[in-house]
Parts: sequence; C-alpha cells; structure tokens
Amino acid sequence: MDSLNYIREHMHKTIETKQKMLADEALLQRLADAAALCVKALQNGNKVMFAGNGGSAADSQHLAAEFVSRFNYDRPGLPSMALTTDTSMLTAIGNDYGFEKLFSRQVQANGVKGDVFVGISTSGNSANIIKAVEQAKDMGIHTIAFCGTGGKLPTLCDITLNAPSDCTPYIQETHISFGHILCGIVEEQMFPGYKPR
Ligand SMILES: O=C(CO)[C@@H](O)[C@H](O)[C@H](O)[C@H](O)COP(=O)(O)O
Ligand SMILES: [Zn+2]
Repeated sequence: MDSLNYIREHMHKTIETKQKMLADEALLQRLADAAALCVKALQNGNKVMFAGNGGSAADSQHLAAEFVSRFNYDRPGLPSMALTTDTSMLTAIGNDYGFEKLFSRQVQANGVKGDVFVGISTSGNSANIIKAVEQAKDMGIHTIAFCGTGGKLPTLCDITLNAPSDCTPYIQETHISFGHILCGIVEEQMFPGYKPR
C-alpha cells in the first residue's frame, strides 16, 4: 500500500472507531460514571492511579500529568500517579517478584481504600494489569478498565470503558479520548468557578 492510501485507511478506521464510541450510549454513560467516581474519590481526599504497558504506559503518564498539572483550567493540582515511571521500583519489583507483580505491588504499597485504579490494556489480557485490578479490589480501591473488545479485564472492573475495536492502535487512540474526556469532566466539576485557560 502506498503512503497516502495507508494514511487514508488509518484515518477511516480511527474515525470509524470514534463513531462507534459516539453511537454507544451505554459506553458514554459509563464514561460519565467513571468521571463521577473520580470526582467523588478526589473530593474525599483520595487519588487516581494509572497503569499500562508500552503505549498504555505512556497514556498512564500523560493522564496522571493532566490531573497533577492541569488540563484546561488553571487550578490546584489533583492527586494522581502513574505506576509506570520509577525505574528503580519497576526493576526491583520485576527482578525480585516478577513482571506480573509490577503494578499490584505498587497498588498494595501506595494505594488506600477509596482510591481509583485505572488499568489500561488493549488486549485486556496483560497479567500485570489483571493482578493490579485484583489487588485493588481486595483493598476497596475502585477499578476502571480502559480496554478493547477482548480479554479478561472487561469482566473484572467496576467500570469498563471498552473501545469498540479489536485493533491495538485504534483502541489506543480511543483510550486517550476516554482519558481526556475524564480529565475534562473532573476538572469542570471540581472547579466550577475556574475559567478555561
Ligand atoms: O503501543 C503499542 C502498540 O501500538 C505497544 O507498545 C503496546 O502498548 C505493547 O505491545 C503492550 O505491551 C500491549 O499490552 P496490552 O495493551 O495488550 O496490555
Ligand atoms: Zn502505540
């Protein structure tokens, strides 16, 4: 396929995934519910944790940064962390306990009841995300999945945001929309007197 056709095909497929998302009222409601869950947790002094592998690790960092720094409003930072950033922790846990424990160990150590854990996985099958969700549930931490149409993760979490695609890049491109929408609603609801920058 030549480059221009590649671009056209990619754009058609990513738009098609977003259109399917927009047409899925139940999914939109779950996204609103996820934002409400985060608002409630943050108002109670809890935090939002994110984790994922590869591109989803980058999404985790991106979204935690939106909470702690800012999204649209100049406002106080909101407590959030990506469990994907500290190479000493990641290598120690990976080396000593195994890659599958990468995030569950951090949830156990740094999470508290009432927090929110957002697990991001396009396959829905990454063992380190599944174990982190199980750990979070054991501790009374709310769980949100950013996933696709497959895997075990969609059946495990309190709220499942499943991008309507089975193809990793289109799922990832929808996940960052989920995350931006989540941040935008949280910011608007927590800081009603603030103005967009
Ligand atoms: O970004 C990409 C592909 O677009 C990759 O880095 C991808 O995130 C990695 O293969 C991940 O390990 C996939 O894990 P998961 O989304 O299935 O949990
Ligand atoms: Zn990617």
